[in-house]
Amino acid sequence: MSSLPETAPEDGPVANPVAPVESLPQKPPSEPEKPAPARTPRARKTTQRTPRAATASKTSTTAARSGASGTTAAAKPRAPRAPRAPRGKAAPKTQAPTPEPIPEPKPTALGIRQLYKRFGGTVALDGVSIDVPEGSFFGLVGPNGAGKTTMLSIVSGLLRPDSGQVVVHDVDVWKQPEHAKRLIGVLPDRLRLFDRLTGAQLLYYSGTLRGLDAHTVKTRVNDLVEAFGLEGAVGRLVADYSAGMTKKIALAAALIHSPRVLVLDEPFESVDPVSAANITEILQKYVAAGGTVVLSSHSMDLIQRICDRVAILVSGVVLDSGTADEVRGQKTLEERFVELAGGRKAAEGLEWLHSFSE
Ligand SMILES: Nc1ncnc2c1ncn2[C@@H]1O[C@H](COP(=O)(O)OP(=O)(O)OP(=O)(O)O)[C@@H](O)[C@H]1O
Repeated sequence: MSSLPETAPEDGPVANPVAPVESLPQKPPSEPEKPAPARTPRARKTTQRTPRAATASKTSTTAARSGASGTTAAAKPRAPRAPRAPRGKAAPKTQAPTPEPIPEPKPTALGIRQLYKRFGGTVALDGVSIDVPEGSFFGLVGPNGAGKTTMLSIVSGLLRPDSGQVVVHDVDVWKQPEHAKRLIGVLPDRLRLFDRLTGAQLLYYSGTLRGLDAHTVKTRVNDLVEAFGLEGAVGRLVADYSAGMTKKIALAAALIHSPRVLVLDEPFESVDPVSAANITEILQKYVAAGGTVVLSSHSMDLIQRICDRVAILVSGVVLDSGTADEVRGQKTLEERFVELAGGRKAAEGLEWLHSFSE
């Protein structure tokens, strides 16, 4: 049994290595100014002329120092000098702070542009646009009926939109469906599995359907069965699996061709906590290796814990999206969700429920 890796602590503010500059003591204006001590005049520079502005400033500085030639400089008494620091060990040189390297923007793994979908009189998606960068762990949340399954079904090529575009790593899902489907692994919400197959047969079928050779499929089936803890179940018909086991075999089938993007509709629904932790770890490693996960869930805690980007979908419209921290601000994701989803309703009008029938 493996457990979730601990979340890395957030970076604290970077300490400024530059020491504060102390202000120099100012001479009171009433104090008479002392003439500057005589200094040996510097040798006149005979090198080529610098442009005018630079020459002017250099000349006045040189003249002021030497007290020679320049009339203005010669007429004016020297400005008082700041007292020198006592000689001795030189103060350690402070280094200018190294600017933080600006990370290159990651390419878009999944681009959803202006998706519209209606079912009869019901508008399920009303112009949804989302960009998911490569290597993201992206969480889609929304109340029941918000359009999450509709959106994920369109993204994975299972449902045709009325209008709009879905691009997976520059491949249009609806113009190049075969190519797009090689790039995507899908866990649909309403599982449509060939449940008259055993778990092992289902995985083998999924792998060969995706073009893997028999040897690769067999190796991967063994790995997935072990990773999902399905050793005792792979010989049985999928139709006889529990809800959680069905979820796990379907997720394993979605992974078998090592897709670049995983689209998972409620992957943790019905899954026990230990299996959920195992699945989370598998997905986190997949993302760390450069894969992209897009999942929907009603568990705000889980989304807040594992997703680095989030979108809140309400009534077919994206009300907020961005990094998880941007979306939730100072609140928890659940508080932000409740705020955007219209708040909670007081449990009124069900008094009859407390009367209990005989
Ligand atoms: N095949 C369909 N025929 C008719 N209406 C549909 C169909 N599929 C979805 N809808 C409607 O579209 C809207 C969005 O449904 P969808 O299943 O996408 O919501 P959801 O956010 O996934 O909800 P949940 O969280 O309850 O799973 C709902 O009003 C739903 O009734």
